[in-house]
Amino acid sequence: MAKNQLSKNQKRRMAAKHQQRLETKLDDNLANFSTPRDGVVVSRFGKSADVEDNAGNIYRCSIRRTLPSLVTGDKVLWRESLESNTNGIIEAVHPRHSELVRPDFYDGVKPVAANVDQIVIISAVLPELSFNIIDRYLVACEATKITPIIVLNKIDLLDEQKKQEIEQQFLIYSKIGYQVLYVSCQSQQGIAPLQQVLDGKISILVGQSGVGKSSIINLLLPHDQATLTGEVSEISGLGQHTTTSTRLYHLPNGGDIIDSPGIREFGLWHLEPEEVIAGFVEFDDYLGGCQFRDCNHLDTPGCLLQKAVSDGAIAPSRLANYHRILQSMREVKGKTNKSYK
Ligand SMILES: Nc1nc2c(ncn2[C@@H]2O[C@H](COP(=O)(O)OP(=O)(O)OP(=O)(O)O)[C@@H](O)[C@H]2O)c(=O)[nH]1
Ligand SMILES: [Zn+2]
Repeated sequence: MAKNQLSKNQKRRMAAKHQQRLETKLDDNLANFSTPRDGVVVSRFGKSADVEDNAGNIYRCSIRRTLPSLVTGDKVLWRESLESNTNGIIEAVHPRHSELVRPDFYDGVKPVAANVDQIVIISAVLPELSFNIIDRYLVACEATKITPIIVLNKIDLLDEQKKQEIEQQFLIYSKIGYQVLYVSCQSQQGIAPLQQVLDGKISILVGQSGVGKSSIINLLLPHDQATLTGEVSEISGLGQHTTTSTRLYHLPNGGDIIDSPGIREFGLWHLEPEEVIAGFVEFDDYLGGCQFRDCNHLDTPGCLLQKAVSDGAIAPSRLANYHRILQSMREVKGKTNKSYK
């Protein structure tokens, strides 16, 4: 065991030394690089990243050892190689205003995208409309403090009566302050208002498999970008496939979409119970007011949340989904039935 550990450390030291040698070489050769300028990481591939400059040119850049967690969306200072006009080196990263993470088996959480302004939660009646899943996404969004936008796709599949019924259900969300949009990739209904919401912002689309994320992205992006993606991932030669890498695309009217297959169905198991309840924004007014401090908001007497449900101030489905999410987290973590505030 100890022997193993030692050899692991040795390996790590050797790798670090190797990187240091490379960087020293780089420093010696800085004459071969331009002065630093601003850029955005549009994609990250292992030890290198694609950086876009202000003119829209893309450079494959190596990354300084001091910047290990660089991700798509990071704003960086980089130098262009004067020997090849498609390469460069990233020198520094600007502070992030937001960070999207996904649970990682080894590190707890791992950043996948930076500087995202809004998370677009896509749902659809086909394969299945689930408000529990929407609530799970909302909890994850609230934990990142990135604004969620709720989108119901495939409204072409609804007749007038069904549409009204569903709009009624979605009122729960507009009442508590979320923006809800109805769209169809098939009929293109609602696509223009969606575009307006995305204009000038950096957005990321999440949702279950089959709800239409790729269809929406394809509708929103100019055609040349979709083809460009294929080319870039092919020439990278790093075994990266477009469907597994996180990539930033430009919208025609300004703003970007980050497509991240790794985050499309992001999980919650890295969150604490306190973060789950904080993800139900309309509960906030009542928290701390229950008769018992350790109220489980389920069957404890004098519960303000349950009272709010019976008074019609909180939707019953939201309190039920809160409990379902906690329950599923307990199952995943194998936790015992401790009381959650
Ligand atoms: N009727 C109808 N079908 C749609 C609409 N949008 C997408 N679809 C269909 O739904 C299916 C799934 O769409 P995708 O865009 O691949 O869904 P996705 O969310 O990207 O799925 P994953 O890649 O598995 O995550 C495809 O057969 C689409 O043609 C829509 O507005 N109306
Ligand atoms: Zn309570």
